[in-house]
Order: sequence, then C-alpha cells, then structure tokens
Amino acid sequence: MSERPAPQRRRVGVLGGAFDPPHRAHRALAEAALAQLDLDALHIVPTGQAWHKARPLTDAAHRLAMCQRAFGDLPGVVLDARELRRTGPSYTVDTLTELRAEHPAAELLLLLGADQWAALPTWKRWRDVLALATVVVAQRPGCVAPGPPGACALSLELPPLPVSSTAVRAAVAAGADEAALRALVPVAVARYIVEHGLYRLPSPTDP
Ligand SMILES: Nc1ncnc2c1ncn2[C@@H]1O[C@H](COP(=O)(O)OP(=O)(O)OP(=O)(O)O)[C@@H](O)[C@H]1O
Ligand SMILES: O=C(O)c1ccc[n+]([C@@H]2O[C@H](COP(=O)([O-])O)[C@@H](O)[C@H]2O)c1
Repeated sequence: MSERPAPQRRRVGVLGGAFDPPHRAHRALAEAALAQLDLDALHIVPTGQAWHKARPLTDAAHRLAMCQRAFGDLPGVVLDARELRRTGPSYTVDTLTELRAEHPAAELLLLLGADQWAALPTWKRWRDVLALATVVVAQRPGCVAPGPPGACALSLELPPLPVSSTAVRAAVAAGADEAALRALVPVAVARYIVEHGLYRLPSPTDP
C-alpha cells in the first residue's frame, strides 16, 4: 500500500521594516525570499512605532503607500498594516503571535538583514521570536552577524547591496532629483518621494 505524501505546511514569510523609504535592497530581499523559500505568502509589515530607532518615522500613510509601490506587484505579497494600527511600540513577537493564531499550521519565516540578526538579543522576548518563526538572514555589506549564541538561522542568497534608507534620505536632503533616486529606490517610490516632497530639508521659502 502506497503512503500518501504528507500535506505541505503552508509557508508564510514576514518582512518587517521601517521602510522609510523602501529601497532596492528591500525589494531584492523580497524577490529573493519569494524565489528561494517556496513561500505561499510574504507579509510586508511596516513598523508602527520603532522603539529602537532614535528618529521619528515618516507618517505611516506615506510609508504604506511607498510599500505598495515597492512590493505590491510581487506575487504572494500581502501588505500587512497591523503594526500601523496597533497602539504602543511595535514588537515583532506580538506580530508573530498574531500570525501564528491566524495560520496555526503554517511555518513562519522571519526575514532579517544581518544587522537585525546581530541585534536580536536586544529585541523584546527574542527567544520567543525564535520559537515562533524560522529566521532567514540576508547578508548586509559592512555587517558581520553571528547572531545570538546557539541560535540558528537559514541564509538567503543575495548579492551585497550597499543601500539603506538613511542613504536615500541623505541623498534627497542633498538635492538628488528623481532620476538620481531611481538608482536607490524603485521607480514608483522615487516618483512618490518627489511628488510628496518627502525627506527634503525645509527651504527658507517654505511656509
Ligand atoms: N542593504 C540591505 N541588505 C540586506 N538587508 C537589508 C538592507 N537594507 C535593509 N535591510 C533589512 O531590511 C529590513 C528593514 O530595514 P529598514 O526598513 O530599517 O531599512 P534600513 O535601510 O536599515 O533603514 P535605516 O537606514 O533608516 O536604518 C531589516 O531587516 C534590514 O536589516
Ligand atoms: O520586537 C522588537 O523588539 C524589535 C526590535 C528591533 C527591530 N524589530 C523589527 O525588526 C524589523 C527590522 O527592523 P529595522 O530597524 O531594520 O526596520 C522591523 O519589523 C522591526 O519592527 C523588532
């Protein structure tokens, strides 16, 4: 008697970030995850209140609109605004706990750049994060990331991409136009930044 193959567990990826703004490395990370991890869905989760970042984040509505433009066309992507709706600091353990309840049988795969993998021991209830999800790490230029002692993660194949949201904001503040921004962020995000005047330094003529 032939045995039936065990049903595949649903695989749900989670890519969280401030996305202030989303840039080409975020997009490459999402594409690599979809291509390499056999995901049924990839939740893009913009951070509500980033307790771990010193600067205030740009309005949630702008960051969500830019995520729509950066990731919305990728198959399987779910724009997940739960952290924007939640009051109080955004903790990944809360998001994963909710996703676990919504997808009880699924494997959750949490995507992290190497900097956040190295910073994991500073996260709220980080051991619970590791129990709730399989961590998948993308290397990041300039960051050697051993992760917490004894903790394991999968790694994503991704060429090193030396781009950050900090560099994008600095480029706009230094006067980069839409054409120059396209090297750093997806085309539709570059257009959105310029149309909405995001990240510009206030000029003396501004009201
Ligand atoms: N160039 C990159 N290569 C690999 N991972 C990245 C890269 N940039 C961001 N990430 C990862 O994407 C996730 C979201 O990052 P985030 O939105 O904070 O962007 P950022 O570029 O690090 O922002 P900022 O410069 O404002 O700190 C994090 O897990 C981060 O490690
Ligand atoms: O839960 C935490 O304590 C925690 C601490 C630092 C970062 N995170 C999450 O990790 C993701 C990437 O963080 P960042 O700073 O690179 O945008 C994002 O979803 C953050 O909310 C989560």
